[in-house]
Amino acid sequence: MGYRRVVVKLGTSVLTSGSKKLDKAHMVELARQMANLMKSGVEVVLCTSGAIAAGREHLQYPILPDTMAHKQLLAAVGQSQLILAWSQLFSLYGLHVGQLLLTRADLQDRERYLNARDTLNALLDNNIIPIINENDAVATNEIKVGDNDNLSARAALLCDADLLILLTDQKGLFDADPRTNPNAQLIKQVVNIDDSLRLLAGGSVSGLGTGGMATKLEAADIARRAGIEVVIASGHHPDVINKVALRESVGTHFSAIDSPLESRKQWILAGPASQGKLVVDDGAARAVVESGRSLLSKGITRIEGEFERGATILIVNTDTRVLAKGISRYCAADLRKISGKHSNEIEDILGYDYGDAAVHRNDMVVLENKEKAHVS
Ligand SMILES: Nc1ncnc2c1ncn2[C@@H]1O[C@H](COP(=O)(O)OP(=O)(O)O)[C@@H](O)[C@H]1O
Ligand SMILES: N[C@@H](CCC(=O)OP(=O)(O)O)C(=O)O
Repeated sequence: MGYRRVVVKLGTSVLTSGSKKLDKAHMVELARQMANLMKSGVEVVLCTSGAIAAGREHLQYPILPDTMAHKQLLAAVGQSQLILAWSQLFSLYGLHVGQLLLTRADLQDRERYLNARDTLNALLDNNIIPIINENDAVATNEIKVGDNDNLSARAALLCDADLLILLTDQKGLFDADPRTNPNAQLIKQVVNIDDSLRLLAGGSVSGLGTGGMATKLEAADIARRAGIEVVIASGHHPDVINKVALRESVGTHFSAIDSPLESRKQWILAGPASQGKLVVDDGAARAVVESGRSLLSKGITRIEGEFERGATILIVNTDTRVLAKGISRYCAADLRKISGKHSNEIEDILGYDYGDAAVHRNDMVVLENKEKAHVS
């Protein structure tokens, strides 16, 4: 069956073709491919990087202090150039574009998340290509998603896409960074993402991109848990977008998991940043990961961070391995009072009781995989 809605993420490495300026000749080719896909009835959302590179180019490579404010200056100048370029290029194919600049805060709050979703749907319903980037000009480190791989995965969840294509300067995910290891082999198919796979994915060394393969794997993991297939491929492979959409074997394909998360759990996974950690003992770890149970106060051994009731937290085991992400029913201060205690003692200790679970299984996404990795 064909794909219905596709998010295409273009890294700086693709948009500049490894140079210091936007490669407009290549951008027009990518716009052609996306327009072609739209014409064939597949809806396309573009997540574009390149604002900072475009800002540098437009200001003719100024020597600026390496501060947040100056990066934001470059992004502010560059984003307008970038969207202007995309708008002109898509207009060659008779298509309009609409710009969405997002920060983590827009995804964190469920209402704002749903508003952004409505805008995306409205644009697509009207045959307008949504173009997404992080709102770098106003986002500080604390409120940033931080890289467009993760942002594109969140966009894919937001618009209920069925395919996420991450285009970069390599043919896909290799078993080592091909820049430093000439014998590195392309991994064509991934059915599970685990620590052994994460070890293969390095950062960005080109000085152009943010995050390298490590953030692409994070993005792939988020998307596939929501039932979205992911392909990492080269943005310079001929007709790559259409080939991937036609399920031709290009790059690295990540299967979606069979039983995707329901919408609220997708939001827990992709929206809010975690504000603290609950360290749990082995019994609780098994209950959460293997049996899909709620986390009870009894199994919590330590609470890290200060947070309110309703905050998003990570559940980690004693080796600090992340097991799950969820919403805490109690604030950090009260959790410290009831950790290690039986549920039936909670009311006596706190004088109130929000139920047995510190994190209810309905408010939790288990991240630790039970299956073994399988790559081929
Ligand atoms: N296992 C790997 N396979 C392929 N590329 C890798 C791997 N580990 C690290 N990389 C690096 O990831 C880079 C691509 O990511 P990045 O520089 O962030 O580009 P983009 O701008 O496309 O996001 C490659 O140029 C490569 O050096
Ligand atoms: N938002 C930034 C890009 C951040 C980013 O993740 O870059 P990349 O790794 O090239 O996809 C920009 O527009 O310059």
